Formats: sequence, structure tokens, C-alpha cells
Amino acid sequence: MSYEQEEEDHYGPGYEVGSYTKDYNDGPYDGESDLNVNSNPEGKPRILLMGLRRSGKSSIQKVVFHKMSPNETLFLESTNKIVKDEISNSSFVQFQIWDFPGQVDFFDSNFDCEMIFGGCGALVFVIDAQDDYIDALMKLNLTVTRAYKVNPNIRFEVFIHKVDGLSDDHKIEAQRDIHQRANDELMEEGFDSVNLSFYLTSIYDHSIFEAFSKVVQKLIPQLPTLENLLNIFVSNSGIEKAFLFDVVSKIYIATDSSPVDMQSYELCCDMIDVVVDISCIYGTKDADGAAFDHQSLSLIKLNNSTILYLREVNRFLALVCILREDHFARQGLIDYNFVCFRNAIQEVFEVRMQVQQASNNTNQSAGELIQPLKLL
Ligand SMILES: Nc1nc2c(ncn2[C@@H]2O[C@H](COP(=O)(O)OP(=O)(O)OP(=O)(O)O)[C@@H](O)[C@H]2O)c(=O)[nH]1
Repeated sequence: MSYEQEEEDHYGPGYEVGSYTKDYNDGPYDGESDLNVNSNPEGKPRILLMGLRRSGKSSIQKVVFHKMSPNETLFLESTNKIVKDEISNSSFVQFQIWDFPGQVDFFDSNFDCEMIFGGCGALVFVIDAQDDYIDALMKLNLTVTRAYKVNPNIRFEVFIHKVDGLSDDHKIEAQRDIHQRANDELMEEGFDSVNLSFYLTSIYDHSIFEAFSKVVQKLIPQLPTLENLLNIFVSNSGIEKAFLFDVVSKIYIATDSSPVDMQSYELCCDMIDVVVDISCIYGTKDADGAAFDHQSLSLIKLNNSTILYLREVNRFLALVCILREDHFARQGLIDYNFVCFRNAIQEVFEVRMQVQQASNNTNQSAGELIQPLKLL
């Protein structure tokens, strides 16, 4: 698990791109500077992180994808160039994150809107809720309107961030106020069809992982299939809740259709930490040094007659389930259903690979550009 500061390159005169990557299992990124949409051969969706200075953009990226502890972010230096990060640690979770400096100026002639927004899947705008957010709302409006004109397919995600410092009432009020002001301004300017999603986030709890899970899920074309498979598995196995996790980032890439409550999600995240930590200390590591392998399985009984059950789905994904202890009496059935579920996921993955390969071949022969928004 290592990442490498790969290279720095010029993003047109005046804008630099720091490009590094972390490929959790396949060793350091060996790619070349990938500066524009056209050189994005695998068509990975791109997520842009934007917002005012010190709003918390780099902290979010470091905590979610680089295992940085929240306290360490206090020492992060201000970003003064676009930092590009390649996330390719899972069969389904593959994208690039571009972290922008807070002072980015859209009116600067060096800022190539077409190129930056054109190949973007989601734009995450971070607002510091502990600060006066009027300036941030102006910047949000400017960013969204600019981006939408270039690419109406972008998903706009607003993180009302640093809410750890706010009381519950204050959080709700901030969300209501920001939601209303942002939408009113867009309506006034005639951007009625722009859809903004809002999330209350903090790096000091699981809210940031939950919010990023939802951002990433929207970029996975196979999501309805995965959810369907989870629903079938859950209803036939007496399971209350199941999450399909990307083990390294602890982002859940799908869950069944019952509502997600934060406590269940936190429990499942904690279980992954426990399993990975114990495996690292006492388990045997494979050739890649990964302690999480095809035999990874864990069962934790809680003192409220609830069971947490974790099974490895593939190298990158784990299924974590919550169920009542009495339902676990039929473990054989659950295990059988799980094997069927795992085979189905494998098939989805294979179909995805085939379609991706076919699309690559077609595009190569036709000399066309690959649509960066498409995974399939
Ligand atoms: N309380 C609290 N502080 C946070 C949170 N997220 C980030 N911070 C702090 O906010 C400060 C700024 O964070 P950065 O990640 O450097 O902000 P940035 O948006 O990348 O800043 P620029 O690079 O200047 O654009 C740091 O001191 C972080 O520790 C959060 O969720 N809660």
C-alpha cells in the first residue's frame, strides 16, 4: 500500500497538475501524465473537488482514500495546483479525483473549462459550515453554472463540511439555509434543471465515508444490478442489512433497499477495521502483501443478540451483513446463498469487462474518443 508522487506537469501556463496515485494492490501507478480527457484511455469517471480555501477538500481526499488520520490533516499545506489522484483499487470503484486549489479562477484564460468539466462525472463542492458561507455560496453558484454549461450530465454534490463543530439544530438549520439559497440563486438565473445533492459531513466521523459512498455509487452503472442481487440475497437469508464494501476505502458501493442508518454503517466499517487489523497481525499475507484474501470470513456476536457477518467477495470487495442471532441458526443456507451471490457478482464483473473491452476496440478502430463518464 504505497503511493508515489509521480510527476508534476503544466496545465496550460499558470496551472500546474501534481499527479500521484495510489493503486492499493497493484503497486505504484506507472502511467504517464494524464492531463486531458483524450488521454483517459480506460474512460474512468472523474470527480472534481472544489470549494473555497481551507474548506477541507484535501483533508477529505486524504482521510477517505489515503488512510490519513483526521488529526494529521491539521498539518496539510494549502493546495496551490490541481492534484490528480487515481483510485483503482477495486473492480467497480475506479475513478480519478482532482483536488483543486481554493483560489481557482474560472475567468483566468488558462482555466480550460471545456477540458476540465467536459470529462467530469461528479463535482463535489465543499462548504465550510463553521465559517460564514456567503462567499462559498457565490462560488458554488459560479462553479455550477460554468460547469453545467459545458457538461449538463455532471452530478453536483455539495458537502456541508466540518459539521463536527455544530449542534444538531445548527446542522439542520445550516443545511436548510444553504439548500434554499443555492437553489434560489440557480432558479433566478434560469438553471431550474440543475440538481444539487446536499450532505452533512465531517472527517471526524463516518459521515464523510457515507457521503462519498453515495457520490461514487452514482458513477457505477451496474448499481441497480448490484442492489437487486443484494435484495435477493438478504430476503432469502433472513438478513436485516447488507453492505457491499470496498475494503480499502470503506466506501460501500451498494446496499439492499432497506434504509441505511448511520449506526449500522459505522458498525460494519468498524468490523472491516477489526478484521483487517487482526489479519495483518496474525494472518498470513499473500504474495501482494494483502491480508484480505479469498478465505477472509469473520463473525462477531454482539451482546444484543445481533450478529455481524463478513465474507470476502473478491480481492477488493467484502459483504458485511447484520442479522439476528436466531436467524444465524441456518448458517448453511446463508453460506449457500452467499456463494450464489458471489458468483453473480463475478458474472456482472465479467460482463462489464467484456463490454469495456469491446468498447475500447470499437473506439480504437473508429478512432473515436471514449466517453469518460462511462464505465461500461
Ligand atoms: N473541524 C474540522 N476540521 C476540518 C475538517 N476537514 C478539514 N478540516 C480542517 O480544515 C483545514 C483545512 O483543510 P484542507 O484540507 O487543507 O483544506 P483545502 O480545502 O484543501 O484548502 P486549500 O488547499 O487551501 O484549498 C485543516 O486544518 C483541516 O484539519 C472537518 O471535517 N472538521
